[in-house]
Amino acid sequence: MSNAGFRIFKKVNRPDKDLIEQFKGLPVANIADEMNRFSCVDARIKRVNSTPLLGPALTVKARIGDNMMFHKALDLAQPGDVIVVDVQGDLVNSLTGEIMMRQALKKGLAGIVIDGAVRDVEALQVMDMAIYAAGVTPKGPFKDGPGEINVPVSCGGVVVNPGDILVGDADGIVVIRPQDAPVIAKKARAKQAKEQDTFKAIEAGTLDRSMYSDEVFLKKGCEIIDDYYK
Ligand SMILES: O=C([O-])CC(=O)C(=O)O
Ligand SMILES: [Mg+2]
Repeated sequence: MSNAGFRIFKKVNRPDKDLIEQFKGLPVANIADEMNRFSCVDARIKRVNSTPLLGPALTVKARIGDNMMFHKALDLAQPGDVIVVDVQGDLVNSLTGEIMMRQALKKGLAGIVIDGAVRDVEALQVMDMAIYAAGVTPKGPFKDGPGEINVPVSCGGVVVNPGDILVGDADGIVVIRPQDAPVIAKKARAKQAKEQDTFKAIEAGTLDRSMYSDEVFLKKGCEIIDDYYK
């Protein structure tokens, strides 16, 4: 363990499948709200296709422009894993493309998240495996290393530890520590149900808007003027 920057930890402490499944179908926004609006990968990282993302992280810290460690991670990954690649947001070289992603799909991985670029994007767009990236460029990667596998990484401004649960939809991705997951899943499920009630109240015209009454604004010191802006 003395070669920081060029080392591979082969083992990942993956959470139980039952725990991961508790997040299935939950909107990422509802989950993030129940994490006090933290822990979301930033908006630079967008989905390449519409396959939902759900699974435990296998992490890669890649050298900029180099995907040797990412290739090794493909071999270490197990079905259902999400490979998270930290390449510090670099968009000069793509770190993956159709050949690698076909291998990931064949292995039954749940998805790939790259804080960096991809290529062969038309093939990735129709793949039945979640892929998220910060950009697209045809300029390919080198394969020399160094880098690390299964250490904490940074992805879209969020720390991702090996084994953390990633949930992604059209809005983006949220990262959950497994020890926090049971409570968050329960709260997010309740939040989702509450939003359904809100939608019904909107349709019925019965939604309570009293928290936006003039009185509330006046109490905050807001000036309310019954005239045109001149
Ligand atoms: O050359 C690479 O390693 C990336 C790539 O385009 C592919 O996997 O198809
Ligand atoms: Mg390619």
